[in-house]
Amino acid sequence: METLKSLLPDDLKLLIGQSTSENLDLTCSSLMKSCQLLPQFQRVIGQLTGGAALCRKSKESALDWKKKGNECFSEGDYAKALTFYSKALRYAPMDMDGMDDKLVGTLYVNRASALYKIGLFEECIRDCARAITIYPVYSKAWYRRGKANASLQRHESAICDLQISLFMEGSVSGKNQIKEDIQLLLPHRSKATNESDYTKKNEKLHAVLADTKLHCVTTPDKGRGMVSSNDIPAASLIHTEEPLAAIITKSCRETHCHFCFNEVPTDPLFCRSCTIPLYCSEHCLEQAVGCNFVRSNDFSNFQNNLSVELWKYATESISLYHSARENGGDLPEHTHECGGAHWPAVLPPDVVLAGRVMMKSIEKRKLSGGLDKNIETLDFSYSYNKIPPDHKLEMHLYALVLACCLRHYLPSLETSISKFVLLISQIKVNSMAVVHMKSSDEPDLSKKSSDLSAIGNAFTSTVEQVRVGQAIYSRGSLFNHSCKPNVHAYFLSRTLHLRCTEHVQAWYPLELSYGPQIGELDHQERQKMLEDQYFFKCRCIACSELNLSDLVINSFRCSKPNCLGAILGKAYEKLEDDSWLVSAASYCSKLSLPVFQEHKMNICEVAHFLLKKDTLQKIGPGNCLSCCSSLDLSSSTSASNNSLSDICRLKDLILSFVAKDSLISDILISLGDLRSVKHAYSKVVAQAEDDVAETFAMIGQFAHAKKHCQASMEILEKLYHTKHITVAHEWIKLASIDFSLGNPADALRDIMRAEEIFSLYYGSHVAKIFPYIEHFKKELEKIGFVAV
Ligand SMILES: C[S@@+](CC[C@H](N)C(=O)[O-])C[C@H]1O[C@@H](n2cnc3c(N)ncnc32)[C@H](O)[C@@H]1O
Repeated sequence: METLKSLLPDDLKLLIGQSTSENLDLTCSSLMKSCQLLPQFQRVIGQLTGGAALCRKSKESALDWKKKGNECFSEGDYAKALTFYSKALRYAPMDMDGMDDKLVGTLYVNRASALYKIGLFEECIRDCARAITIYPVYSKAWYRRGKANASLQRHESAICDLQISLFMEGSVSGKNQIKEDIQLLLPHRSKATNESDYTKKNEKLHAVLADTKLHCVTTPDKGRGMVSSNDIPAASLIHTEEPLAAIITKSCRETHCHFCFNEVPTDPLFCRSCTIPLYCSEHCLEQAVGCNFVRSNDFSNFQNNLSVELWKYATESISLYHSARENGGDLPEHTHECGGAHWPAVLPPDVVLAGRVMMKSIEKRKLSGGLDKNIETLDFSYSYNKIPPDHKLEMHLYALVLACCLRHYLPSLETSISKFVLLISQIKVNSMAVVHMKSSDEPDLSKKSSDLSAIGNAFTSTVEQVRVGQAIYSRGSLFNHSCKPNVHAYFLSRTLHLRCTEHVQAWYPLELSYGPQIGELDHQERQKMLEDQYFFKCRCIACSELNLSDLVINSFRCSKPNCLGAILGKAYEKLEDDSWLVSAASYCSKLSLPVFQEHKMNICEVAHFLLKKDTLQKIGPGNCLSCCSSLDLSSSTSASNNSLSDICRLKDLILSFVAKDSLISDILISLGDLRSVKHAYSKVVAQAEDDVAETFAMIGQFAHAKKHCQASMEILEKLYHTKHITVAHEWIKLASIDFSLGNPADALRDIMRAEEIFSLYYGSHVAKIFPYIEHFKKELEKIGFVAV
């Protein structure tokens, strides 16, 4: 893209940089004229639409991987064989008009055999069923499935599979082997229960939506926004939604399903036209790729050879897979991207999403019988005019590339390039990052403090946030941002869930956080982040007033003995507004600073006191908001930085070597140094306390760990609020420390506090998202401590 940009004439670049949403038609047609003359532009389009065939299937590669898989299988390296067979399946052409169904069927059966050897019987059964669906007369597929069913004690199914396999087997020795296997199973036949459950139904999570009447209203300063016409109790689920389009994050491409974003199992499925995306199930494959690969083959010839029951069983085996696909319902979102270079690898996510949204609109219009192929702009807000000039140029170029590529796929597409530009800008400000919670392995609490790695594990990472994708939601994108949100957004697979974290009165704005929040960043940092990423100046309730968290989060402490005043850093130099200083003073009084305690003044009096004393000029960066004494900001900043890096270094040393007493006393000295320059409620002190607590927990000094964990929690409760999710994570850490200290009653109280807070954010999904909590409670139950 940089090359293309550099080849454009400067006056055109200037024109595009200054464009507004009103004159896009002009800038787009000028760009088109320029680009059509550039061979480099034609090359990009060629690569994306198939000319270079970068991700095309290859029978030769498939056969190579199959050979490698076979070698590993015969050497007994089944795990490696499994990987190679998957690679072969990835490259194998699955063109149903060709002769490759036998190859694909064989690959599924080979992979099923490796899965069988590893003991993954369900996965083995799934692969056999795939082979049977593609190539129903394949004896080995029925045979392998029979063996896996037998291993799972599903004797009735196993016998049926083996009997069908017997009819299809050509060799005498093969037939004898199958007969022997059937004989062995017959005595177990009567015990068979719960048959033919090999097609697991998609697990539907019961997410009970609160009886909420959501409305989209016009707000005075944020465009449209969402409200409810009735009061909403805390923890209520108010909205769930499937995305209009979604795309997987680059780092998850090889590990997660490209449709639902869950981790792929050991038997992934692949796109039938290209070698890039992988899917976790037939359902996801169908949703993404859309075509049906079921073949009838000459299976019906066998009807006369099979008993009525067996024939019914065999046809049901296949029809179950038919219906799994037919019930998909949604429109395929990847099909148009196959053929050349993989679009998501070459184009930015916003652009790929724009293509998917566009194709979906076209498909929907076709299905509803619409004749007009010119797609209207979607109903999302956009901030095109506020976008920096360089971004506008990029958006133009990508819009042109996307339009040309889609026209290659759909020559009748008439949508103008300017609509593509607007769509990309809409996606930029309306799409959401899809984040999944990944739970680490459960720590074995039964080992108690003797197993420090387990406790350390509990302390550090019970859950980790993984950004798995980016998606756009029609209704979800109508929720505005607040730095103090009352709605929490989370995702199960790719389904958006919105839940109120507090009681919200009817018609009060329902707002979630787009990223920055009070307690995480100060007012200025939040404003900057939102302007850079979403091109708007935040006007949320939390940004319209100065609050305690914003004052102390990055502040220094007053050097005067006994003064608890906050001293703002250099970043605040720009703020010279009187009203800001008055509220700053008011917050100092909320901090119960000594000078105001003595005078017993209320907030207004504090402000007047400061004004009367003509101290306003002295209150600002570098001066204590309580007693006005000044501080050398440069030396305090470097002292704070030094202490922080010392704490980091010492923590690493203590954890990598045998913990030396001197190192432990050094880390405590550094923490003390940090506390002597930074305000007691500043974020870095909370982080440092947490680091020191973790260090002590890892070396088994749990009493010290507890003290520092509590110190960290005390600060976080001030910066956020007592029921914030960040505080819940601290309660989890405290629970594991209390457990290690031999205080199960305290541990139970801690874990219940954590659960209570998490429930506000995740409701009934807490157990699914934080399995650790259930596990912890069960461990406590075993020793007689039960949650009431
Ligand atoms: C995802 S949309 C939200 C719905 C939007 N208000 C609408 O009318 O479609 C994001 C846009 O809403 C506006 N917005 C959202 N939260 C805001 C806030 N806290 N302050 C100011 N504008 C906000 C900005 O224009 C932003 O680009």
